[in-house]
Amino acid sequence: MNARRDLAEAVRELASAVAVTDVDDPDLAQAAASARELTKLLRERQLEDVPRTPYDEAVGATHYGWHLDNPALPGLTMVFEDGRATATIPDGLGKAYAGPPGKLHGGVGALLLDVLLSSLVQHHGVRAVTASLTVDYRAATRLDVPLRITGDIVGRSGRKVETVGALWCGEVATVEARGLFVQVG
Ligand SMILES: CCCCCCCCCCCC(=O)SCCNC(=O)CCNC(=O)[C@H](O)C(C)(C)COP(=O)(O)OP(=O)(O)OC[C@H]1O[C@@H](n2cnc3c(N)ncnc32)[C@H](O)[C@@H]1OP(=O)(O)O
Repeated sequence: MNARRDLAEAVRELASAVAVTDVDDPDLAQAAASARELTKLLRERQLEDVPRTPYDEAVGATHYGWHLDNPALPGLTMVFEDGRATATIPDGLGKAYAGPPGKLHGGVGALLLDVLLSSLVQHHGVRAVTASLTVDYRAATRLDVPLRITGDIVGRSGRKVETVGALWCGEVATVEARGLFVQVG
């Protein structure tokens, strides 16, 4: 794992610990001061944008991992095979991503599906943005259990690409989505 990716994972671990910590105020204050020190260090040199996979490299790529470098996104690795996309989150998502107690926030499920489906469209060589994402929550998604996300392209017409996807908890599709992407540029 490279240094940037390792740092992103460490920050996710930190966020997950912060979300449910119950240490005393002096320890919270010390942690906040330490976090601000780190922020100061990292701001010494900043990029114009997140370092994403260049568009030309993403087209036809079998793996797609730049999201792992951004700690604001859940860490998921995408694999493209036979035109479809699959992503896994082997340890699942923890309490920092909770909506209802003990269950995944619905917006996070929608985020995961939008990330996967937009990347799938890019993998197929179409520069596109999400025009519409329709999400159906079929069952609550548990925390801290392995998750899988799948996506397929089901139609193309002019600039429009239609996709479907699902978030899987075991054999149960807990969230289903239809995404319409419109080609730009
Ligand atoms: C170089 C960069 C690379 C970028 C590549 C990398 C991108 C990564 C993207 C990650 C995913 C995101 O987060 S994307 C960010 C979130 N999305 C956005 O910010 C998009 C904001 N919306 C827009 O910019 C615009 O509304 C567009 C581009 C979606 C459409 O505008 P437009 O270009 O003027 O096209 P328009 O004529 O309106 O629509 C074209 C066709 O799509 C249909 N259509 C449009 N919107 C909808 C809709 N919501 N629901 C149903 N159908 C729709 C129209 O009816 C029409 O069908 P017909 O008459 O032809 O049949």
